[in-house]
Amino acid sequence: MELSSQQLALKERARALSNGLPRKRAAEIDQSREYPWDVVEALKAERFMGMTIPKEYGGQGRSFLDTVLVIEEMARSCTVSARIVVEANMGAISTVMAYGTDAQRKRAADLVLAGDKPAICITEPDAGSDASGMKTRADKRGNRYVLNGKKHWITGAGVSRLHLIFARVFDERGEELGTGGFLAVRGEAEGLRMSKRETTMGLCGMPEGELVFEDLEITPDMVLLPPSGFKRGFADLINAYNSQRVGAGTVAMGIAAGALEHAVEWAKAREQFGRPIGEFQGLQWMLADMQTQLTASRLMLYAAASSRGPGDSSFPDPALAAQAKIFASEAAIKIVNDALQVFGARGYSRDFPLERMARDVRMFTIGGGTAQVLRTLVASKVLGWKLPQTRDGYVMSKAKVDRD
Ligand SMILES: CC(C)(COP(=O)(O)OP(=O)(O)OC[C@H]1O[C@@H](n2cnc3c(N)ncnc32)[C@H](O)[C@@H]1OP(=O)(O)O)[C@@H](O)C(=O)NCCC(=O)NCCSC(=O)CCS(=O)O
Ligand SMILES: Cc1cc2nc3c(=O)[nH]c(=O)nc-3n(C[C@H](O)[C@H](O)[C@H](O)COP(=O)(O)OP(=O)(O)OC[C@H]3O[C@@H](n4cnc5c(N)ncnc54)[C@H](O)[C@@H]3O)c2cc1C
Repeated sequence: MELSSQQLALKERARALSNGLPRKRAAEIDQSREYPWDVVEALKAERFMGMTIPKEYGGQGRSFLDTVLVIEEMARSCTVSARIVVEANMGAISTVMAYGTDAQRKRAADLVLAGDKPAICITEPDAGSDASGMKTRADKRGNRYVLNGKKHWITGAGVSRLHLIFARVFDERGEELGTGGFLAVRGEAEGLRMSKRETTMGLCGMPEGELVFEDLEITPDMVLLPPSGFKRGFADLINAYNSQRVGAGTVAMGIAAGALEHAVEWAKAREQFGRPIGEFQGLQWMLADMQTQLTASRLMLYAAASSRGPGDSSFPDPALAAQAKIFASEAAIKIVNDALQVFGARGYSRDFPLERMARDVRMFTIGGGTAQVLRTLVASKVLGWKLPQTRDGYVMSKAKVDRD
């Protein structure tokens, strides 16, 4: 895919930043497990926070493809920095820009442009892949909603200010209306509490946490009404989430691009048997496979970022987003692992970046919809069938037989 001269310039600017502070700080961020506020300032200064926000709200009205170009460059050096760019341009903020009222857009834009990376709160302890089985409820009381429930593995818990919370909606008689999005700002909303920081394998400077909602009151101005109403609210909200799936796939691809660069450099510099190890065909073919997988991932992600779903969707096509994320996340795990192999024992050392990259890249077949669940979405499209996963399987059927 041809990039315009403006896009090439944007990529160049992102690369220059990525090679500076994020590259210098990546290992420290990993070791300290502290959110990198200095990197946020640098991203803000380059206007990479809130790029997709329309101009009338102070943003640049940039496309998801533009965002992907910046994410890839950041991820080459520092995965946490790249994930900040994802969430400051896709996910929750793009949902508010598409579905929010004028006042909600202004509020969200002001927060992100000031350096906030919003949090998207979908997953619960008993509702991961089965996200529509969530239990968090929003009960209508007069003109307000009262939220009670728990989410976990929320990226940015404790540092994000703006939260987009998915919850089941009930009217005053306790009748279920569907699913809604509810906005809450940490520091202003009483009843929003972080109860635990998750212990994580990688991406250590980005807190993942458990959030508890205890009678969290949402005023009418903070209710994000999905365009088709609460009844089809889940479908609208998860449709908006397709943007972040492309973003997550791009972080994985960017890590792989960075790892391959390190591997190529090392293959030329390291000598064994009196010559650079890059002269051995065993490694040459590995490098060729790594590059091939990387190119395919990049093309799929660019295509998904440029696509639009059915109807007047302003979000990437669900099946293209899913395919790109499946392919890029699985390829990236392999590419990074092979890059680590090229480094020999040094690849396994904490003094070199490959070990950190191998831990960081692992999440992307899990977060944002697992590679298995996304395959079901793709299969549904291929077959032209709905493929409901909530049905009596072997375990439940057997329990029924045993009971009867
Ligand atoms: C969607 C699922 C939760 C499965 O749900 P169900 O089996 O209960 O329902 P479905 O019938 O499949 O879907 C309901 C409804 O939504 C529409 N839908 C589903 N997926 C999409 C999509 N991607 N884009 C657009 N529309 C979608 C579907 O067509 C149905 O509509 P109709 O009723 O037919 O009109 C499950 O498949 C799923 O996606 N699970 C993963 C949950 C997930 O991705 N969580 C992410 C949490 S945030 C995160 O992890 C951040 C990490 S990051 O890296 O930043
Ligand atoms: C680093 C990280 C960041 C995250 N950030 C966020 C965030 O910001 N906000 C948020 O809401 N969530 C977030 N998540 C949660 C993430 O979305 C969930 O972990 C993911 O959706 C899977 O849910 P689960 O972990 O409960 O796994 P489960 O759903 O319990 O799945 C366990 C295993 O079963 C498989 N499986 C489940 N159902 C099926 C099926 N129908 N067919 C085939 N296989 C199936 C899965 O693929 C997986 O291998 C994050 C997760 C991680 C790791």
